[in-house]
Amino acid sequence: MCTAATYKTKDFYFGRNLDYEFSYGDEIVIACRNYPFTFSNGETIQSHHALIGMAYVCDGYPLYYDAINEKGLAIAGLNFVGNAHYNEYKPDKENIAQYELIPWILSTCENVNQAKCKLENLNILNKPFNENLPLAQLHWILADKSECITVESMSDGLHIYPNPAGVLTNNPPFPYQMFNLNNYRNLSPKSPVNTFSKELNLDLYSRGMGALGLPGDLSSQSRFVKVAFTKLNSISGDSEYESVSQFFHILHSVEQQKGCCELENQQYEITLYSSCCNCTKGIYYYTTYNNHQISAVNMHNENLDQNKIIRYPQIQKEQIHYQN
Ligand SMILES: C[C@H](CCC(=O)NCCS(=O)(=O)O)[C@H]1CC[C@H]2[C@@H]3[C@H](O)C[C@@H]4C[C@H](O)CC[C@]4(C)[C@H]3C[C@H](O)[C@]12C
Repeated sequence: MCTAATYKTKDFYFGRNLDYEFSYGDEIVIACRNYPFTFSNGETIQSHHALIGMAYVCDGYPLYYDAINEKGLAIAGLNFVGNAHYNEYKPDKENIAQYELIPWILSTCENVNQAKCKLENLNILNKPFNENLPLAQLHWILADKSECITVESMSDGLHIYPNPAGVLTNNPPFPYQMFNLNNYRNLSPKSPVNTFSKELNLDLYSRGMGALGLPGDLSSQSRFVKVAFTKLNSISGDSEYESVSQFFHILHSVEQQKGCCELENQQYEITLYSSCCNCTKGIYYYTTYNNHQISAVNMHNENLDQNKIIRYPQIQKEQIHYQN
């Protein structure tokens, strides 16, 4: 399971929880402006916007999971197993492999509006990166400071939905996730009044009763509701510390603890990392399952006018600040 969200204070923030049972060896990777990207449609982009994101670098190529570019556009891919459908080559379309989608959009688009134009003619190919890697079945959330969309390639075609909640998890398809929010329209951060019956003097015996009924389990539909409620009611000051801190609180409200989501062979899905990108400033903040201290890579602290990728291994060990 995975969860992604957008957030706005003075700057625009975007990030995700990556929930899975193992890591491919995820690293924070900057693709500098002159790192050449070649695509399945035959295009090579020699010079482009710089990118920063989490990726598995395979044969020197950054396979991005989520990333932002220097213009403030952000994308994350989340599992969409059983619903994602990719296609054979279509001569009248822009044929792009699933693993190329993030660089294909971020290298040239400045905002969601430009991305939507580019997506109009897209055909996502059912082409794996190599024979050792599975074809990831994903859907995507794309966002800038003023707009957010969800992209789902299914057997009935490519869908591009406005995403007014600014969140995404996994199955079911996005329209069902949004419809399901109707069932929770009575939830509130405020204390509820007694509308049950005038004849009973029901007590407000606890704080937080306005959100009674908010799901707390780890299923993707429940996480969608929980993270949407948390994000949309979150309050934060404008400073960088307050914004980043609040953003991680939002994501950590739906994190997965080892032992609570059992898979086969005694494996457990956990939140391998949580990310928070300041899309305005090009900074990638993250925490990992075993390291709660926030680490950060600022793309603008590098010379971006190079033709290479720059890699930062995740800092995985818990950093404890002993006070005595
Ligand atoms: C597993 C990740 C998604 C996490 C997620 O949504 N979990 C939910 C599980 S479930 O629905 O609830 O079962 C996805 C997100 C991005 C994916 C990676 C990226 O797409 C890049 C390449 C793509 C290759 O096809 C496969 C390896 C890979 C390196 C992918 C491995 C894996 O599928 C990743 C890491």
